[in-house]
Amino acid sequence: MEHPFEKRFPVNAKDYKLYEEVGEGVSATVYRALCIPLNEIVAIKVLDLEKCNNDLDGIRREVQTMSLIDHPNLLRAHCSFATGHNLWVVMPYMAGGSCLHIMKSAFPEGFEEPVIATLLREVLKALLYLHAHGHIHRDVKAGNILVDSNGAVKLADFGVSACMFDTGDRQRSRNTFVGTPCWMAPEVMQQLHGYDFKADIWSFGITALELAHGHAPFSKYPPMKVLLMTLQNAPPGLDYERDKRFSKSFKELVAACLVKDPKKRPTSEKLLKHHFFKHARSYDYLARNILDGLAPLGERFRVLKTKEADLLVQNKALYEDKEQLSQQEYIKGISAWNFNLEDLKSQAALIQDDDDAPNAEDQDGSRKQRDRHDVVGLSAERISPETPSNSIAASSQEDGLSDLHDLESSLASFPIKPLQALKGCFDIGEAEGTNGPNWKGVTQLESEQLITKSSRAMDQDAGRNEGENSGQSSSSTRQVVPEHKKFLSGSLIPDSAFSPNKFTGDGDRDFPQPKFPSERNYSGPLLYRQRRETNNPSSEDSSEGAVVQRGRFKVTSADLSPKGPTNCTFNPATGGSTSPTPLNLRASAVLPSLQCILQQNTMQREEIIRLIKYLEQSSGKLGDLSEVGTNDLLQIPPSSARERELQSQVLQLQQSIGNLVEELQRQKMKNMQLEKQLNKALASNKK
Ligand SMILES: Nc1ncnc2c1ncn2[C@@H]1O[C@H](COP(=O)(O)OP(=O)(O)OP(=O)(O)O)[C@@H](O)[C@H]1O
Repeated sequence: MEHPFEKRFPVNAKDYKLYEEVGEGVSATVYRALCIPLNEIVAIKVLDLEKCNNDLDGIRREVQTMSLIDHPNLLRAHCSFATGHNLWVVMPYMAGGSCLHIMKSAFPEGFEEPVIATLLREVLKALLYLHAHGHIHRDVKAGNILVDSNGAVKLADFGVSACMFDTGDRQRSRNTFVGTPCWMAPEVMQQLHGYDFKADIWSFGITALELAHGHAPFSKYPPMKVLLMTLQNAPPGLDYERDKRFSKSFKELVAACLVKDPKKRPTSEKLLKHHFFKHARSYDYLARNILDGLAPLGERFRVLKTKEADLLVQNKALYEDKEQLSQQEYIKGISAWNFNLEDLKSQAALIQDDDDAPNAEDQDGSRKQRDRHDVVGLSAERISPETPSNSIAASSQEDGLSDLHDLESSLASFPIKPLQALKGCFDIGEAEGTNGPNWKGVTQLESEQLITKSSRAMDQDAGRNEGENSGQSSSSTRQVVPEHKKFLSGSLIPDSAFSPNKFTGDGDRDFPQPKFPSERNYSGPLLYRQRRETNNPSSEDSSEGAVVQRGRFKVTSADLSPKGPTNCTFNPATGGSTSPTPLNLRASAVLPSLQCILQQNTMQREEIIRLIKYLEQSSGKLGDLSEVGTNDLLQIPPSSARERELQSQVLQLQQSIGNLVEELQRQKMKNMQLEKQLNKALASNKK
């Protein structure tokens, strides 16, 4: 085991000689380098602090965690220091590079099972250590599994790791939606009850699939769609035809990790005892099987970069869109999504017109929906075994959405309008000068058309073929385009860029091809819609008496508690209202849409916070507002100066409690390390 204080790495840039680039992430570039005084090859991760000004907290956390950990399967920083506007993190050089890079270079279809077992066992040991010490890694993926030239495996990148001893609230507010959607556990996406170390077990399961296939499930889709698919579909797994080559124990391991209910997922300790790991071999085996014959890391990285640049040029020619898309980012090996709302909206525009054939995971998911009952969103009893799975999934989803429509008309007094909010999922306001959408004025027909359109956005399981799409239902959808276009986040991509060719096959790396041309870019400022809604209370508002705007949701003044309004007769048991209108609705049909609303709301909230921060920065001062925490600006404005003062005190107290908890954790780790050192010293004294 390495010892933290064996060598003293200098903390001065002039003591290092940077060689070639060996990796690139969202926030950093990684170089091979020489530590001159120690004559040792190291890796240096260079972070541009100016570019990361939003996430200094995250960087601080990463460096802190990296320097405190002490486990052979975790990449520990030798030291770190600031130089100019960069932060340099000096770490052991892992000459094999990441598993993602190895797969991209030599194993595009994934690794063999003994290799996977060996890699995963080492990752699991790292997770066991982290979890036992109160850390959630939160970014477990092949790109963060590094291999040394001798086959040693280390889990890297603590950029998003969090301390489990933080209170749930701090974790949520500070780190909303960090991580990568493909690997992200459903509970992390939902953000309903927080999450714990079991989120890593989900990511671990997804990583297992990534190592088995060469890419993560749903990796061809943009983030918004990945979110929806993860929440709505049955968990991905290894029970598809192409996975015949894998053992039953591997399939069981993956299935155990990819259970939607985190409580039902095993701990890392339990997983480590899984019989699948009987297939694991030695480091040496890894080195021989996955590293032999590979070019040096720098060279591989350069080749990959050139390929990616070519691909980017090709895609640019196709799409002419700099914002595009998750897949390009994935190809570039960059995958830490920041869930920028505008990105998501432009991607949602693409999803709407996505007619792609179902891929393996989709079909798989549909099939499993019959088998499993833990599917979030679609109830298993809806699905008849006789019907082909694709159409089942499609009709289920559409039923769900029309049920949603029923729900809205039935819940006249329900303050959160699911249908309206769902429309809002694809609404980003409009450019200056255009007539704004008026929800009051949306006719029944338009609503249905919108829903039809939205359902297409969400029917990733449907995989309806070209013929079906060109039929009746498709033409009705087409009619809708000019009507509802103004509510949509129109694609930024020019019409001419869309290939009429339908993309086919299992090529998960293909982009969904939008089918309908988009005439203009409707990406408008989010604020516009927010302002409009606030200034022009809709008819529902007046019918509900005093209504307070809370973010996008309206809450009656009768009860402003987070639990919900008391004058709303929403019945959670039936998922509907106890209003006189009978409600034909299963909660499971509405759940996906409500989850979508919830996500959108959260993301919009994030966007508003960002905008407020930006405004605060650009104006330099915001008088009274600056006293109040940014988060609070989204709540009901405090009625008095005293109230504001108290709120600000509460925030300060929360902040210092958080800092104390962090400090305590740091001290705990230090104590443990000192204890270890002491024990070692005692042991060597005895000898
Ligand atoms: N110690 C190392 N030795 C060799 N290669 C490394 C090392 N650290 C990182 N890399 C390579 O650099 C890539 C990017 O590094 P890293 O993941 O730390 O950056 P990042 O900005 O945090 O990335 P992301 O957030 O996208 O995961 C890795 O995927 C890996 O291929």
